Amino acid sequence: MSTAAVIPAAGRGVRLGPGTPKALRSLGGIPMLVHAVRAMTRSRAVSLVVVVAPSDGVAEVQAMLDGHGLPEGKDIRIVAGGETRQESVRLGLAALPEDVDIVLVHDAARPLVPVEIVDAVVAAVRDGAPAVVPGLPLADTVKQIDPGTNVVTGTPERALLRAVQTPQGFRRDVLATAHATVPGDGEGATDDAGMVERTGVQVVVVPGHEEAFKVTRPLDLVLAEAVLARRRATDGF
Ligand SMILES: Nc1ccn([C@@H]2O[C@H](COP(=O)(O)OP(=O)(O)OP(=O)(O)O)[C@@H](O)[C@H]2O)c(=O)n1
Ligand SMILES: C[C@](O)(CO)[C@H](O)COP(=O)(O)O
Repeated sequence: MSTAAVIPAAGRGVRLGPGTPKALRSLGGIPMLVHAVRAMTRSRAVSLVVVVAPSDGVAEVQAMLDGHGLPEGKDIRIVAGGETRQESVRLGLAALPEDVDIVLVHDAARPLVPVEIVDAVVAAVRDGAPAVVPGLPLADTVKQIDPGTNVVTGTPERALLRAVQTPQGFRRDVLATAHATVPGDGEGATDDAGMVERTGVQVVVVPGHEEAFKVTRPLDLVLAEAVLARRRATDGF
């Protein structure tokens, strides 16, 4: 079985504030995308990484990855991304060679995911699950609202909720079918598993990790710098 990781990295990072596209911003002196690629290549299961770069930034991303000494023996390819995350993932999937049968989709914006999570997702797909997401229980209570009035319309039972992360892992045919058949750029799905759910395929959750958080807003960068500094002090990377 051959496993590839697709890393959508073509977003602007609007919520992080003005500046360089988010994936190219520095974390501990190294671009966030380089951390994300390394996180995937640390897994022995992953033989190919497809990076989906901003459409006007393919050459820049190529130069950046070339300049950061990525591991030998891993195939790393770059393709141009699209206007939405789902379009970027679709473009990444289109670049996969035929022999790939398990696909991970991992946000460049989750640079610090530990390799144990990557391996656990791959293992669950290899063991027969068609679609797997890492997830964590929530600390906050979540309210459903009427967006027009902000009136609360419900309180889902927190114990039944999970905040899901990436990498999300799929049998390749399952993910390809979802991207080929779910209309309207995913019908509002905010993750790949959400698209797969719309095709009627079962998605299972495995334990996620607090350090796999998504760098979305400025405070997330502060936390990411702190986690990285602690790792460098204790683990040497
Ligand atoms: N057209 C897009 C939009 C998003 N992404 C990627 O999808 C991942 C998750 O998206 P998010 O964290 O929302 O990143 P941005 O879209 O860059 O952030 P924002 O919504 O704040 O602009 C990121 O790695 C981002 O680069 C992508 O490849 N192509
Ligand atoms: C895929 C994801 O990271 C799962 O939590 C999330 O849905 C991405 O959302 P974003 O708005 O594109 O950051």
